[in-house]
Amino acid sequence: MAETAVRVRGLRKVYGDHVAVDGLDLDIRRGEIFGILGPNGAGKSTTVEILEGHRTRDAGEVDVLGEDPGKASRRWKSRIGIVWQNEVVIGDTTVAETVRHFARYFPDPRDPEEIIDLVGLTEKANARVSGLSGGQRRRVDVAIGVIGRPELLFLDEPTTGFDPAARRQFWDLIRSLADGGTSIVLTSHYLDEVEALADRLAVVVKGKVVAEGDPATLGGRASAQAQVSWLGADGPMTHRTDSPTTVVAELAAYFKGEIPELTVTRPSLEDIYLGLIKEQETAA
Ligand SMILES: Nc1ncnc2c1ncn2[C@@H]1O[C@H](COP(=O)(O)OP(=O)(O)OP(=O)(O)O)[C@@H](O)[C@H]1O
Repeated sequence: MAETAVRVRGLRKVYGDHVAVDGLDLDIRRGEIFGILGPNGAGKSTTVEILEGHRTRDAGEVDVLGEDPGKASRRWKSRIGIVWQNEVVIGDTTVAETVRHFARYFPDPRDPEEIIDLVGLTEKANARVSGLSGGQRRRVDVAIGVIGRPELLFLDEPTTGFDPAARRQFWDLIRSLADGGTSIVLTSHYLDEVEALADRLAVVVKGKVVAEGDPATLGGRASAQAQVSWLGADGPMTHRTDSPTTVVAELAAYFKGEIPELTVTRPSLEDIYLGLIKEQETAA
């Protein structure tokens, strides 16, 4: 089996005179969770829809699970799972009926009851979808996305409307799918979600990848200066340093023990991300 789930080179998509995707390259490995971040209008959905085979491209090479999504076979489509940004589930059927219905589209579906349990809807299995809360409906979408045992799953803003506990539960579900070998492409505006889930991520700005890497080291994050803060005699103090351990040791000696209100932080993924976006805007 090839190591690569998705390979994109020089992807381009133009709407009228607006270049939405402008020479984008992407490599997503099998079995990894790959995050795509970017501001509104950056071209993320357009790119993902091209990868899913739902949108044509104007130029570039695209290989998804060994096929060109623009010419993909029915068999290929059954190997892909999609959780859409806007929920697709409507109508007056129950959760169980809905999931069973979608299972019929696939050659080797998972057990609908097992999937309903996996997304935490067992108690609602016989409830009508129309009567579910927003977060519960989203879980039905996820159930539909994974019922066909996809090798590659696209998740577009999957936890919008979830309460914090449901989000954590959903993250566990995504991790368990990835552990089982499913490759996952996650588009989200929640940086904590991408940080918690993604093995690697790409930041897309104006139709191009401007940074790529793992969440812990993206944009020099791991080697960025740490910020040591504490409460000094004259009020809150902050010191930026390459050697926080030394600073903390010196402070501990000075205070002869506990350092009041001590924190040591590195830039968050959000700090790095916002810095990248600003850099691109300034460069424009
Ligand atoms: N069908 C369309 N016709 C014309 N322009 C479009 C169409 N779809 C998207 N666009 C434009 O292409 C650009 C990229 O849109 P896209 O939806 O891919 O961005 P996005 O990064 O997914 O944004 P968001 O985070 O808001 O979902 C935007 O400027 C958008 O207005």
